[in-house]
Amino acid sequence: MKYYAIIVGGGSGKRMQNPVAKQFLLLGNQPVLMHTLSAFYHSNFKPELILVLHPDLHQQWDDLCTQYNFEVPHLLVRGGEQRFHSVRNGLMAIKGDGIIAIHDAVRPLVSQKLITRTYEEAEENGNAVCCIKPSDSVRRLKADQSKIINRDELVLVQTPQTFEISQLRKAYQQPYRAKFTDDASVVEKAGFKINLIEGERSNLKITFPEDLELAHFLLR
Ligand SMILES: Nc1ccn([C@@H]2O[C@H](COP(=O)(O)OP(=O)(O)OP(=O)(O)O)[C@@H](O)[C@H]2O)c(=O)n1
Ligand SMILES: C[C@](O)(CO)[C@H](O)COP(=O)(O)O
Repeated sequence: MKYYAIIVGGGSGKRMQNPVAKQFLLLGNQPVLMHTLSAFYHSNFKPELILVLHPDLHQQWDDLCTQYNFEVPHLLVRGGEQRFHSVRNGLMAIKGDGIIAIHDAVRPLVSQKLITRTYEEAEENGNAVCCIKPSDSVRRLKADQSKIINRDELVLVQTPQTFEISQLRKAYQQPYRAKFTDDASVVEKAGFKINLIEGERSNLKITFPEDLELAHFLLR
């Protein structure tokens, strides 16, 4: 079996409000994205790595790789308008069959254990999507009111989201919809059942400035 990982870093990181792309910000001794790529590179499954970045960032990435002597092999692909288009561009770079993990560039703290489990589960069940239970109470907003929701019926979805390539190829032939905020939503719409597995609270997505501070703390 052949294994792949598409690391999506094609976003612009508006919520981070930093002139430096958030995937390039320093976390410990190297940029966030180098932690993410290294995590997959060191996995037992030895996936082939495809990195998706906005074309405006390709030169800066090459420069960073030189500056940090970063030698993890990867294929660099152009990002698209939405995350959906970035994943689709990454997918188009893969020709054969196998299992693909799709992972946000800005989730650098993903553990080896979780990466292993998503590949194993996807190989057994067709796909594996990580999630955690909410620990806060949750309310639905409607006009000027809000109503409590039963949080036992909710999960918070993370990446990696890992699939047999055939599922992903079929799913990503669909036209883009605004509600396709992750890969599970695209694959589900194509008619496949989503297999949830337990994610990790430390597998945070660096979205706001506070997330990077927390990641620094968790890295120690
Ligand atoms: N056109 C896009 C948009 C997002 N992503 C990637 O999808 C992941 C999750 O997205 P998010 O955290 O929202 O990143 P941004 O879109 O960069 O952030 P923001 O929404 O704050 O602009 C990130 O690794 C991001 O780079 C991508 O590959 N291509
Ligand atoms: C893919 C994702 O990280 C799963 O939680 C999430 O949907 C990305 O959302 P964003 O709005 O692009 O950050």
